[in-house]
Amino acid sequence: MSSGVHWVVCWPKENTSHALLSLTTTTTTTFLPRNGSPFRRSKMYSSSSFPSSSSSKLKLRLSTSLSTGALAYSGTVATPARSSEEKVYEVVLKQAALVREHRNIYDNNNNNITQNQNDSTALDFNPTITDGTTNWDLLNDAYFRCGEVCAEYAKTFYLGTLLMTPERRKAVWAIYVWCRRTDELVDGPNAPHITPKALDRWEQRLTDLFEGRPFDMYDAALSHTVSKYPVDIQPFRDMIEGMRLDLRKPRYKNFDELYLYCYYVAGTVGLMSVPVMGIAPESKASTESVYNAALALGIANQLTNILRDVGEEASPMQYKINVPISDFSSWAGKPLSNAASFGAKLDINARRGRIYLPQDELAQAGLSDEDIFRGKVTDKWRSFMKGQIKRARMFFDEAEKGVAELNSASRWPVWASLLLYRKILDSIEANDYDNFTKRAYVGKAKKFLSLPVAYARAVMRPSQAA
Ligand SMILES: CC(C)=CCC/C(C)=C/CC/C(C)=C/CC/C(C)=C/COP(=O)(O)OP(=O)(O)O
Repeated sequence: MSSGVHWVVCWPKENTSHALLSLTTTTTTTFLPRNGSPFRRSKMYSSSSFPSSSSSKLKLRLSTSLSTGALAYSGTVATPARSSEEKVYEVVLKQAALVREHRNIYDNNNNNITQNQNDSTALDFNPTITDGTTNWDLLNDAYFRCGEVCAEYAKTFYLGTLLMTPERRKAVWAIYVWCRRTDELVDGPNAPHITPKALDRWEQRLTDLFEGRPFDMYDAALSHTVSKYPVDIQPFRDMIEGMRLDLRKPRYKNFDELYLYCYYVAGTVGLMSVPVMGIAPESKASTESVYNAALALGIANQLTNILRDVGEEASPMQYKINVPISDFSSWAGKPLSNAASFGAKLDINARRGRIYLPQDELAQAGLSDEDIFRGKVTDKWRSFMKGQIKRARMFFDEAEKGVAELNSASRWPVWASLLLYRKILDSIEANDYDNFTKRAYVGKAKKFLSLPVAYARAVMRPSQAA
């Protein structure tokens, strides 16, 4: 990693005398519980069907064993001491509590918070200039660059962000860029050189930016975002943990292990996004149920990704990446001059040989790693894939329940991306489950057609029942 000078930025959380940017919010610090109760029960998960205990029906349902149709954690199967779902659910509760506190501030101190019915998340943000110069330009430039990267790497996603309010859009870009850079560490051209130590350094940088000491302009944008929205560091740390896992773990014994991996690399994105996307002020759903839906969307997307890329991940093959050829530091350490720098395409010989599918389920289906390396679509494979697709769809179903609870301006892009990603599963089916030699994708026409469908769903109001 390159050595360099940190951007010295002072956010409300941090106070340094040599601040380049000094910003304050008008937030008060009183945290009052809503209705004196730690959780509001949602319509989606009533207290009887969604106990706070980690062995909820929701979890049991999502853990449905594919081969037998029986629940994975039924009485006849030994229950692991603490399943991945339980561990992840603790994070969900923690994140939900943070946002709930934030909503309470909004509710209880609305004299000090932006009076914007469409925005129950963002705090009013009035910069106090302490060094005699405005630093908005620098910050705006940082956000603008994040937007460029986003547009370059994830065009559809970028278009979706244009439907959001300008403030939220910028925050989403900043989060996206950090996730992308993190992913590049283990998936980019420098992946062979990335050691656990490098990931430790990346995590230190993360801590620094959360404490108002960003290293470069992309970090500065995120540093600003996390000072403005109730975004917690934990999902970011967990994503880095996912990269550590990717470095050392080529196989997943069972779905429990895979679930944890999916949480690390994608469920975390859902948790990072909710505070920025915002929960509709009129929503009566519990904050944790919205977080659960966001987590489910990340998991669903990742499972879909895994199913789409089975052949690609398993075989050592040529694949295209969109990163600069220069060393890691030029991407993860320093700002690049323009978005074109990210567009350089190169083919490299990937070291892959990865199989993310649960080994026990493969064995139950009479399949082995060799079958995957051989890449032949057999009836056994089709039947195995049907089960995997079914599970991914269950996570999409779970996610769908939460979208209506999001802030109105965020619903359309989330619906659009959900519907589009979900269609990849249809495409795998249309390819007769050949995900060894064919890449499932959603064509432009279908993409275009899903936009009005997404819009129609987005205008649905959040749940009103208490
Ligand atoms: C549902 C509710 C309440 C909120 C939405 C919360 C959000 C935005 C969740 C989305 C989480 C997400 C986008 C996770 C990333 C998942 C993923 C597998 C992305 C794939 O990234 P690439 O590898 O770039 O994909 P492609 O290869 O398809 O381009």
